[in-house]
Amino acid sequence: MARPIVAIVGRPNVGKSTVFNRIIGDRLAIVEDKPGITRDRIYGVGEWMGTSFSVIDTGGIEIDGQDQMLRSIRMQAELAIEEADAIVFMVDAKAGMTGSDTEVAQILYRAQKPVILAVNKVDNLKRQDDIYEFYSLGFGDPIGISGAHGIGIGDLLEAVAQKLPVKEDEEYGEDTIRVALIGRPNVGKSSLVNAILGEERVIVSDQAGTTRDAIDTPFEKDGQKFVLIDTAGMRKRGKVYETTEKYSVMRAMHAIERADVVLVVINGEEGIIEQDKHIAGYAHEAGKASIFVVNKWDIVDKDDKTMQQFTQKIRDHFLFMTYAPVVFVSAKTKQRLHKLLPVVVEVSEQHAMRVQTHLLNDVVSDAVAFNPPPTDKGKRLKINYATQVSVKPPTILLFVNDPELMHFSYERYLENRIRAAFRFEGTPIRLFTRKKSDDE
Ligand SMILES: Nc1nc2c(ncn2[C@@H]2O[C@H](COP(=O)(O)OP(=O)(O)OP(=O)(O)O)[C@@H](O)[C@H]2O)c(=O)[nH]1
Ligand SMILES: Nc1nc2c(ncn2[C@@H]2O[C@H](COP(=O)(O)OP(=O)(O)OP(=O)(O)O)[C@@H](O)[C@H]2O)c(=O)[nH]1
Repeated sequence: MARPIVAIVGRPNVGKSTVFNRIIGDRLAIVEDKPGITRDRIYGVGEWMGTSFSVIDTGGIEIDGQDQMLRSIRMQAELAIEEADAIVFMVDAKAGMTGSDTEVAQILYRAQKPVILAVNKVDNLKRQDDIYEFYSLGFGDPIGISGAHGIGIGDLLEAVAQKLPVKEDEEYGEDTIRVALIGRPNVGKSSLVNAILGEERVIVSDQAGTTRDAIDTPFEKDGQKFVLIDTAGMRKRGKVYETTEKYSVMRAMHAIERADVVLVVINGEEGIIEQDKHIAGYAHEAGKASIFVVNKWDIVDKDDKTMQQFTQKIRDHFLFMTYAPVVFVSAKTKQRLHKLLPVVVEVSEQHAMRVQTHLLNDVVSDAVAFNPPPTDKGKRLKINYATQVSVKPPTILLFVNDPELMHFSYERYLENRIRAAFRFEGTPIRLFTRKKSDDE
């Protein structure tokens, strides 16, 4: 199911990053345990009473030139309107209402999306009165919060969760594989789309699917239905903010949420940079199947080891995604391109794969027998039972004596053993532990 996207918008210095960090707070700690995902986050997952959503702090998108600040704010607001499902509009109780706030409000009036007005820096009760002047912005009851002190964050999340639209069901059936191409500007995403659609035996459907303003491209090859998600977004060009990282990530988030399989496109000529990691990290966290597609392979100087070396480089950079296969292609010459769709089909099957409970339990017991969990303060983890509770991504629940005793490294070990037995190629696996109650 597609996770809704919430954007935080507001002029500089109102405390967007502070509040963003609060919202994704404890989740951050879990993710940061994993090597390879950087500290400098631009999105995170927030949760309120079982509703989870992706949050992006639009702050820091900056452009040069005259009226730089104003233009940057405008751009952030427009980006949020285009890409988010709900918008948190943040203002500053200490500074009071400013012209820039009104400016942002003007843009947000046009949004056909819920806007939640958060008044930050309400650090104490005395400040509570300062929120009233913001009623005049016309977004209903302002919510007083303090990012610095962690006050009112629950109220804010509740308001967000309440106003989030229920995501409509996708219009494609289970027999259609939904594919998103993501990657930095200029890696060749549009060229790849055209190259895939131009391949032999590919039949492009006349009727493009439409979900909101996204244009998808459905097609069939050898009897298998596919749809390339949000290919229209790639054609929107020429805007100043195209090149900023937050913009590309935010565009990608949407497509990723709707996809089954994500093609993480990398420029074979330039290699891997930090930005590639942010985008791939999002696909991983969203629980999607992924494939690294190294494009522009035609212009890479290569010998018989180049492919292996590049694969190793990908493994080193994306430590958290060792499951994702690597495919080398050229959109320009169509070299090796025919190898891509079969891999898409393969990982999509693995993403949806369900393993039988008794087989899973055999694998887990063998893993435990071979390498028993370490003891922690005299107590040892005991795994009673394992079962796969869902697919896309495969999610496995382990009933244990005490979930606190499950450590990251042991979880990794179990994951590796499960993969060795069942493969789950191209897909993340989620392992959850639950305390086995006495009557179970
Ligand atoms: N008193 C008070 N200060 C806060 C609060 N939240 C943030 N601040 C301070 O406000 C300043 C700006 O905070 P940031 O989170 O960087 O603001 P921002 O909106 O992300 O700024 P940009 O990245 O420039 O858009 C920092 O000095 C914070 O310490 C709060 O709740 N109360
Ligand atoms: N040599 C070579 N050039 C390529 C290949 N694929 C794309 N290009 C070139 O790379 C440039 C960028 O390609 P696009 O397909 O526009 O890249 P994009 O990722 O869609 O770019 P944005 O829309 O900016 O995100 C163009 O000049 C393409 O002709 C390839 O396989 N080999």
